[in-house]
Amino acid sequence: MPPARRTRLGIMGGTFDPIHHGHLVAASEAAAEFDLDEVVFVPTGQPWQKSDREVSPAEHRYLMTVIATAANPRFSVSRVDIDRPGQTYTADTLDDIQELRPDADLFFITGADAMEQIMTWKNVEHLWGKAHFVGVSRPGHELTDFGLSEEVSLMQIPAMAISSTDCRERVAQGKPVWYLVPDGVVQYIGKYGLYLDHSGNMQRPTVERHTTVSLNNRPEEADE
Ligand SMILES: Nc1ncnc2c1ncn2[C@@H]1O[C@H](COP(=O)(O)OP(=O)(O)OP(=O)(O)O)[C@@H](O)[C@H]1O
Ligand SMILES: O=C(O)c1ccc[n+]([C@@H]2O[C@H](COP(=O)([O-])O)[C@@H](O)[C@H]2O)c1
Repeated sequence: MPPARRTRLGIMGGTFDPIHHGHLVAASEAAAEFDLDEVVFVPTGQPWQKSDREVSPAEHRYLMTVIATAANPRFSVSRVDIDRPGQTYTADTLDDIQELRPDADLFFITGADAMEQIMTWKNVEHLWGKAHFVGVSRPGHELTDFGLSEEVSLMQIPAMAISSTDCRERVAQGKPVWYLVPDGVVQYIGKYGLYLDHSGNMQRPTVERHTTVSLNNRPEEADE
């Protein structure tokens, strides 16, 4: 019998405050280009390079990510970064996911702005052996692989001029975010009154730690 093909697992890391269609298109395009079986979205716990600003509570960001990805059988959401204490480093993300999924080859998907910063990430020299990095285009940012063509692939995707910062500012100003973020995320933002005061403070019912969706809920029946 020929050896079983290893799973090709995409990882879309992000703060997702809130998740928007730029994130979803990036994951979808990378999945198609690299023949990925699944893409796991991994909301950050404490994004240390965003420590100069207020970030919404992890449970809100996690639940919005679950809502946004729920309809796609190949997308799932992992809690590894939000459940790990301390600042979030991709080296730890990749170690945790590889431990959960030893059957998988990992592809870490990142937009051009994050790619521009990657040399400042913790233990960057050890990242290359843990996953293949896929840098996707993003309006307003130059796409570079720093000459690491073995470890990093670059790809053009449809230009989505959307950012979480802009979505938060639009909500704070009373402008719509319909069609910038998935419908369920618009409704979630409204339900909990997110972004109204720019602080991410919850102004409506609080949300408790939610554990029903995890990396272990694999989309094994996807596209049968
Ligand atoms: N419109 C987009 N096109 C391509 N990649 C994107 C886009 N928006 C975000 N990304 C990528 O998705 C990942 C997570 O991004 P993040 O959650 O920080 O969103 P953001 O829109 O950049 O947020 P913020 O405006 O709050 O900094 C990063 O790798 C980022 O480069
Ligand atoms: O490992 C690091 O030092 C590091 C520094 C900045 C960002 N990252 C990761 O890059 C992804 C996008 O981050 P962000 O801050 O743009 O939402 C997310 O998975 C982060 O954990 C990782």
